[in-house]
Amino acid sequence: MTAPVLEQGATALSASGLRIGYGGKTVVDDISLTIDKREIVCLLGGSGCGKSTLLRGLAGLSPAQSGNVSFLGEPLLEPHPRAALVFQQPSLLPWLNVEGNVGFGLDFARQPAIARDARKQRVVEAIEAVGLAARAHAYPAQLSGGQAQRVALARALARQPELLFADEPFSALDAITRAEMQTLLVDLVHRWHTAVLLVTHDIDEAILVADRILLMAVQPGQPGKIVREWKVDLPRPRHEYAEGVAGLRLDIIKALREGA
Ligand SMILES: Nc1ncnc2c1ncn2[C@@H]1O[C@H](COP(=O)(O)OP(=O)(O)OP(=O)(O)O)[C@@H](O)[C@H]1O
Repeated sequence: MTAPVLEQGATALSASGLRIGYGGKTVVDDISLTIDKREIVCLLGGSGCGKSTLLRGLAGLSPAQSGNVSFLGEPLLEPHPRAALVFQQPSLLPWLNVEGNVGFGLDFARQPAIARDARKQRVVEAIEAVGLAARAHAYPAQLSGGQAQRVALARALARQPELLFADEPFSALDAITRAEMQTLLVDLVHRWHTAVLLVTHDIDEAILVADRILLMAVQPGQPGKIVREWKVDLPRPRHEYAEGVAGLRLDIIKALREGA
């Protein structure tokens, strides 16, 4: 594994005065935030408040109407090779097996050049890390939904990203698989020294995974905004009935009801 670019505590991503929308319409506004290296930040909010729009803007997939995003100290205007994305749908290529899908993307022109042996090693390491070594030669049609999402996670991690953008990656999975994947995600990003921006509308997911929770809300006719923030200092591994979880859940529900 190559050494991470930043020291712990350094800022991986920052945004200030960000406004993003489609056509003439503004969907999110007045967004200023930072994500530290190795930090897991959850963007939590109800349906339609603009979470995915904000994630896309922060990842360089949607242009900002105003404001700016900085990644690894440089202005971000397009997707960065040291950032990776995972979505709700794993979007695997059906004609490639697990190894092929995990390696896919390492050879893109904008990716750092990588020697053949190192490439092979990264793919093998990432597949082992998500627990799929025995299925390395299986094709997507032969995988369960949870296994397919593990492949998508391995594909992202093989790029050794400084920051992983994850847009509701587990929301299509059953509750048991989702819980397994939440634990796996935290374990992997801690081992890979990767920061995460996780979009979710699941309060418990945010509490179980996050170092920090940013709550988004939208008022009728207004763009979505970040309205509250919680630093989550609960010990890990976390579970639903751990001390402090119920209190934080209630606090978040109250803030959601009040719109702030
Ligand atoms: N490509 C697009 N073109 C025009 N409007 C869009 C586009 N994508 C999203 N929107 C609008 O932006 C608003 C916010 O959508 P967005 O998907 O960002 O919200 P969200 O909080 O992620 O919702 P959900 O949790 O349901 O996925 C919605 O009103 C949506 O209709």
